[in-house]
Amino acid sequence: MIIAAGLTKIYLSVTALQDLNLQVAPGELFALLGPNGAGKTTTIKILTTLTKPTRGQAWIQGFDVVKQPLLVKQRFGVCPQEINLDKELTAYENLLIYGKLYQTQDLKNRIRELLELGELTTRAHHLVRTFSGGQQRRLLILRALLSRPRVLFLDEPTVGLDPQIRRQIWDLIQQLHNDGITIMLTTHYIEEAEKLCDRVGILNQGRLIAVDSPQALMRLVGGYVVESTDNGRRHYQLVRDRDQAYALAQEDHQGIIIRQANLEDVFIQLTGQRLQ
Ligand SMILES: Nc1ncnc2c1ncn2[C@@H]1O[C@H](COP(=O)(O)OP(=O)(O)OP(=O)(O)O)[C@@H](O)[C@H]1O
Repeated sequence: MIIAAGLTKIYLSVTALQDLNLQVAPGELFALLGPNGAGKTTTIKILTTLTKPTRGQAWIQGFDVVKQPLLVKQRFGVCPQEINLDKELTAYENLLIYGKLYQTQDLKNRIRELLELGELTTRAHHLVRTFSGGQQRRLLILRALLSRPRVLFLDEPTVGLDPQIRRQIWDLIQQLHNDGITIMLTTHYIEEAEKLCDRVGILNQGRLIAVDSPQALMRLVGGYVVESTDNGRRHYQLVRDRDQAYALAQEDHQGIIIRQANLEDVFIQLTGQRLQ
C-alpha cells in the first residue's frame, strides 16, 4: 500500500509537486502519466526516500517515508529512469554485487530465479555493455526485485525503447502484477498507461488533475472522437458514442476520422495541451 497526503516539493522557485494526495492499493498496478517536468520523478524520489518533501507525508506499507526511511527502504524495489548498471560486469555479477550489498537471502538461487523470469539466463555471463536496450532495462527491473519486495517503483520503464521491445517489458511488468506486487510506474507513453495499468493518475505541472481507471477517464471525455480538417486545421470533437460520432461525420466530409477516445484526449480536454 502506498499513501501520499498533501505531498509538496519546492525546489527554490520551482514547485515540482503540489499537494499530491493518492492511495495505491495492495497489488494494484498504478501509472503516473504526465509530460516532461510534470513531477513524476519527484514523486518517486520522495516515495523512495531519495528526497524529502517540502510539505506533506507519505507511507509505504504503513511506514513513514520521512520518519522511518530505513524501514521503508526494506519494503520496496526501485528501478530508476537512467540505466545505472555496471556495463563492464556481467548480468550475473551486477545482480551478485547488488544482492551482497543489500544482504539478500539465498542470493544465488534468487539470481537464477530472476534471470529466468527476465529471460536472461543465457546472457547471465555476458558483459552488460553487449546487451540490447531492452535486455539492459529488464536486468535493471530484475535488480530491483532481488530482495523480493512487495512494492515496486518503475520510473519510465520503457523510455527510449521501440514498441516491440516495450511490449516485452510490459509482459514482465504484467507478470509481476499477477504475482500480487504493488507497482507504481511513471510514464509519458499513453499506450503504456492505457493498456497496462489498473488506474492512472494524470500529473500536469506538479498537480494531479485526474485519477481513475483508463476506461473511466476515457468515458469522462466521451467515448469517441471525430477528427476533421477545416482550412488545413485539424479539429477534434469528443462525443458520447458511435452514433453521435457518425451523425457529426455526416455534416462534414473533409478528412473525417472517427476513433475511440484515448488518454491523450483526456489530457487535452483537461489541460488544453497535448501530452507528447
Ligand atoms: N533538483 C532539482 N532542482 C531544481 N528543479 C528541479 C530538480 N528536480 C526537478 N526539478 C524541476 O521540477 C519539475 C518536475 O521535475 P520531474 O523530474 O519530477 O518531472 P518529470 O515529470 O519526472 O519529468 P521527466 O520525465 O522529464 O523526468 C521540473 O520543472 C524540473 O525542472
